[in-house]
Amino acid sequence: MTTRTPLMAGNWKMNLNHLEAIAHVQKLAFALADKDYDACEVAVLPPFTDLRSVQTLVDGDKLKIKYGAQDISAHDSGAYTGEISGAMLAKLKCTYVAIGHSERRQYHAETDEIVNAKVKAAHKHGLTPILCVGEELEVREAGNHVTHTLTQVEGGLKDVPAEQAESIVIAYEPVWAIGTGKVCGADDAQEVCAAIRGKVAELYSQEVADAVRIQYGGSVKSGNVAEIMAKPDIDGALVGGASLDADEFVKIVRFRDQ
Ligand SMILES: O=C(CO)COP(=O)(O)O
Repeated sequence: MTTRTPLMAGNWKMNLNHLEAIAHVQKLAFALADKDYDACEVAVLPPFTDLRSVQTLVDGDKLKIKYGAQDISAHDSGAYTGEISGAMLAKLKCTYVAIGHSERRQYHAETDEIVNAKVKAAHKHGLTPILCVGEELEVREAGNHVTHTLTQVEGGLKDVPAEQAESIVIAYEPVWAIGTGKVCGADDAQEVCAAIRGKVAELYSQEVADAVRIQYGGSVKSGNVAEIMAKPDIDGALVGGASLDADEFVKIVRFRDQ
């Protein structure tokens, strides 16, 4: 079986300006600088306006922290006011891009078709998508959370070839657990993450399913991360609020030390 390196990623959402971003990444780098702390891959997803500053810092100090964007345009270039292309993100040496976050689905009407086009745009420019999926509260209460989430996985990966799918990261983020303090129980999160891996195996192969990293996101904190990470199909966390506090995010990254 493939060994999957956990990916701990901080989704800053619309927080921290470029000056705050520099201070924050410096703090993370300092706190994670002990010799080869590579039990986890660590990434930050700052707002677009911070990316150049983060790139300069990471490049200049040869930091191991990776970074990426919170969204990408489905288009390559042209008359799309306000959009940021994959080529632009690649030029800033982004590794990751979050796609289909529930806040984009909810506030920007992103459908599975749009999400799928963005996944393809990311691949085209050598970026690794973090494909975000997850159900709203009503869907969970109706017991349809697995079906709902798998439909989003299938939609997001439509016509994505196996060699691209195996490097993808899928983040299971139940909408009702985001920013609410209501963490999804570790067993409940594992149920959906295992089903996602099963779906990837069905769409591609067991080999691809074993390679794909699946994160959990939704009110992850230093106090609950170890329990979540102990689950066999959970390969990391996508952290919102708690990633804005550098000390807390470092504790999350060092979940094994707790
Ligand atoms: O949406 C999230 C990460 O993408 C999770 O946010 P919180 O960690 O603030 O619940």
